[in-house]
Amino acid sequence: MASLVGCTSCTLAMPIFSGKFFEILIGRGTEPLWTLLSKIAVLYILEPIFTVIYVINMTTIWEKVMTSLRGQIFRRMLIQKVEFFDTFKVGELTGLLTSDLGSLKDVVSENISRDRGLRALSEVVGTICILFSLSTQLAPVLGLLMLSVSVLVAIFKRSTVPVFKSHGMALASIADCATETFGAIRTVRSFAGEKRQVSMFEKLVAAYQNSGIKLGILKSANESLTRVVVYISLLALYCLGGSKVKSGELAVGIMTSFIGYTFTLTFAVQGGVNTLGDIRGTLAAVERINSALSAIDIDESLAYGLDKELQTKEIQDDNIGPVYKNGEQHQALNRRYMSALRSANDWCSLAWSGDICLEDVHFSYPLRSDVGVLNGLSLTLKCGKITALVGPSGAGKSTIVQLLARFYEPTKGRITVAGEDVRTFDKREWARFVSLVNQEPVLFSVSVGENIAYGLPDENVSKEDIIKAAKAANAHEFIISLPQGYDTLVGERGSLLSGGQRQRIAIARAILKNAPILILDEATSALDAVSERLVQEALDHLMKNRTSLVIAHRLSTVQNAHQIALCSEGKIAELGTHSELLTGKGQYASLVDTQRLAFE
Ligand SMILES: Nc1ncnc2c1ncn2[C@@H]1O[C@H](COP(=O)(O)OP(=O)(O)OP(=O)(O)O)[C@@H](O)[C@H]1O
Repeated sequence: MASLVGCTSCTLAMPIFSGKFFEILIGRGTEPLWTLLSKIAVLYILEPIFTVIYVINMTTIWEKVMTSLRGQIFRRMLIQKVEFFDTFKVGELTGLLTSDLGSLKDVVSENISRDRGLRALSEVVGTICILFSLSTQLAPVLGLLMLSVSVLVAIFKRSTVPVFKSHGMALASIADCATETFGAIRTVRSFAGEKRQVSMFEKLVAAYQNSGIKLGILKSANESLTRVVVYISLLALYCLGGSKVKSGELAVGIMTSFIGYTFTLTFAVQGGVNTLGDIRGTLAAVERINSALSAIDIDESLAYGLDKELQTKEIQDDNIGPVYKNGEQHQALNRRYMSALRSANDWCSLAWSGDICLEDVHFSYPLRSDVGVLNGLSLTLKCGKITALVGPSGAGKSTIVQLLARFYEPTKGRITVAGEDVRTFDKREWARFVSLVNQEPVLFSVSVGENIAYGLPDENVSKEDIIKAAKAANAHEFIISLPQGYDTLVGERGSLLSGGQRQRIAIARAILKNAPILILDEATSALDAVSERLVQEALDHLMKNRTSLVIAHRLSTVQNAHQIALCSEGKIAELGTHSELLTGKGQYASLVDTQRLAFE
């Protein structure tokens, strides 16, 4: 603040000295030339010094605020309910965290940290005061100038917000298209979809270009109009001031200072107008971030678990202003949730010893709430045993997995562990006790070893434990044959490995996690015979003594399960062992027949 006052007052003092200097030069001044020269020299030294101090301080503060804000928004996105991620595209969310927050950072660092906006504002106020004290006759001319500029700013403000908004959206769409194209490059290649992607990208880039041009036109029109107003006011000033000097009503020095201040005011107003334009753009970005974050509710149990783990202090709403307007609500939810929770230790012993029961579960996806996917489904997963879930496509098998993993909660009915409703447990704790291995396991673009270590929340997993898990998953042999062994990078989503290798790493990760509940969703269906055998061996090892739910389309892979549940139209239609269900001659038996025929 001191440095802002310092550099503004130095700038404001400059025209006074220049005016006096001018008076001395033409022989009407009273101050000796050398004192005036030394004062001006001091000002020229002080001003840059103050500016440097100010910019360094403000930049540091703002960088810290931005780091915290970015982290808070990322965390806030992470704790949204799953449907949030069904609603928004990945590119859109990435755009919010990168380009939108980037524009917020730029505008503030340009206008506040680098002192353009704040200084313009303080100079406008300071200059106007000085102008009125110098000459009450000439100041009204400048009043006219200010009025015109204010009207222009108001018009500009209204006309640019939608353009700024669509410009930001267009940029987010470009990011989205690129993420989607490169993320699914194999699919694009396999459908020879390059041309389609290129034309889609070009359309988006053209839309971005159009909105950019529109924005540029609006900005430049505004700047030119402001200049016209400024020049007209200056002309009026020269005419009026000149006549007053001529008639002896005004000293030349005062007139010179007045002109000097008018220029200062002109630049300050121009800077202020630009700042306002930038701020409009930023507000559009903030609006986009806000509308994304307020679109879906946060997942309160997850939020509570994450907060507890990160040991963060309660979220300070003041820190992040309009972007995080639901902070208070979040805290209230957290408190409410906390009071209903059980301790993690209780839960751990229950999960290892009790059955998991789905009791009269009804469910509709939030984005399609009118379609009932599960309609009063009841099923018991016996502790330490394998339950296979089979049934026609669309019957609701994967939905059951999503409910067991607590990505969603049942709309009616409940899921219990040893009789306890799972909703009374912190979701982060629950996640530790459920291992999920599906058809396309996602690996992160780090090393093989780090991917396996992801199974444990602890950041310092020992190399021995990783190797032990890899051996149990039949993965050790192929890992050590990789160029850098466990340190080999797997590429984005594991693209540098084969499907079977990815699957075995995912199994090693699950083995390391050692969760009491295991869910395998079509875990071997995408593999060839050799990989399948290796993966199946690893899975058999993993399933031992765990409460396991196996979803499979190929019924031959689940006939040894302790029980088989046939899911149809959102309910369990048949339940029993393979031979019991065959004897029953129901839907399961006909499914088996159909598959047998297909192989004959
Ligand atoms: N995120 C979602 N939002 C809305 N509806 C969904 C969502 N995911 C699945 N559905 C719908 O829920 C129904 C059940 O889907 P689910 O994936 O559970 O079936 P499934 O038995 O696993 O099928 P498959 O064997 O083909 O994988 C389907 O009609 C599907 O369209």
